[in-house]
Amino acid sequence: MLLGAYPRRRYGVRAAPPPLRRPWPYVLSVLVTYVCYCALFSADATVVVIVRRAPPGERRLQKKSVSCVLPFDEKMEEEERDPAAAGSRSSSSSSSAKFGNKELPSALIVGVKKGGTRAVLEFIRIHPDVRAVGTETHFFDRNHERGLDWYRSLMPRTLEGQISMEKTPSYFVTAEAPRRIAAMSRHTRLIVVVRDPVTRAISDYTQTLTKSPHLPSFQELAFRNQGLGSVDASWNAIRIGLYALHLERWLSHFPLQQIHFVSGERLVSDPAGELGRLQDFLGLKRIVTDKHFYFNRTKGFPCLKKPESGASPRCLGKTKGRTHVAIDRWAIQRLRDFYRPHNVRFYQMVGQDFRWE
Ligand SMILES: Nc1ncnc2c1ncn2[C@@H]1O[C@H](COP(=O)(O)OS(=O)(=O)O)[C@@H](OP(=O)(O)O)[C@H]1O
Repeated sequence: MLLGAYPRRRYGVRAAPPPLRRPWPYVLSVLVTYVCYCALFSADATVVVIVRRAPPGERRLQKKSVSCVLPFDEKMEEEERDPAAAGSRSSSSSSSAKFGNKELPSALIVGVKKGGTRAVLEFIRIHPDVRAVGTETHFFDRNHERGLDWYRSLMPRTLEGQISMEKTPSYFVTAEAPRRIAAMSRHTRLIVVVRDPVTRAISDYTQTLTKSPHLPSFQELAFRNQGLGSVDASWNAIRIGLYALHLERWLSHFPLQQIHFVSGERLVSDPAGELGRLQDFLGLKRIVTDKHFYFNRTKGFPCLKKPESGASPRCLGKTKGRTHVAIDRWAIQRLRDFYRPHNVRFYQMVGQDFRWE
């Protein structure tokens, strides 16, 4: 008998349903449906299925963990620079998502380092039509010789209409990356998260300092002649901020309309606005909106609200939004003067003023 098709009493009054003797098959089927939903549509959830097997008189709880990829934790940030871990993570996601195919990414977050690339990836991947690799694959810089099949194997499975993405911020400054990406597909949509190059350089230095505490001072590295001379644009932390210079290379392989620029500053002050524009660029329905964000005062950054699944609210880990090392005012002013003409050139190239002053 079908559930709910219980007999009617005389006078057409519906009788109360008989108590289910064995409710567990139904409970299980609901849970299995939920797990499948998670595997298909959410790369972000870990579902704990609690199955009660109930031989008479015995109550036993069985815990099964179905991982659909954990994105926002510290572990993931450690893995950011570990392509081997990238493989293991995405395969764990694909083993739970048995549906769809692994496709080469149709959109890439190519930069810039310390611009806010992790926030963009984590925010856009809550869109049901976006599936993302949580880790930095470094395919178009360090791992290119592994071939496109290897790269494809890292991708999550996607269904018709879904897009797959990855982010590796070093692509933006890698000379070969534009040509290699265009060779994969010249239709690839490119996303560049840009941030005031002076703040970006200090953020970059702050990160390096946490790994190498005996590093020379920022001033010593940023200026020649032991911190007294001209700006040293050969230092990576400075060079990355020469956005116009790097963009030129991309523009010889991709039209400007295929490159979307996210403002790292607005990403913090108005994440929903930036995500709205990004969804438009990707041809997605605007599903990620201000409903998804709240400003976490302790963190000092926007975080994702508690999802309906009941998981906790999610902020990026502690390596994102660090307190920067203090830099002398004169050094900052000299860097501002140095970057000004490069910034103006960049604004002209992209047709947007990011107001870095
Ligand atoms: N919502 C939210 N939460 C936390 N942090 C946020 C957020 N939005 C943007 N940012 C800024 O992102 C900066 C780190 O940039 P990336 O993720 O591109 O860094 S990395 O290149 O992947 O290491 C990070 O830089 P620092 O503040 O210097 O740590 C943040 O300023």
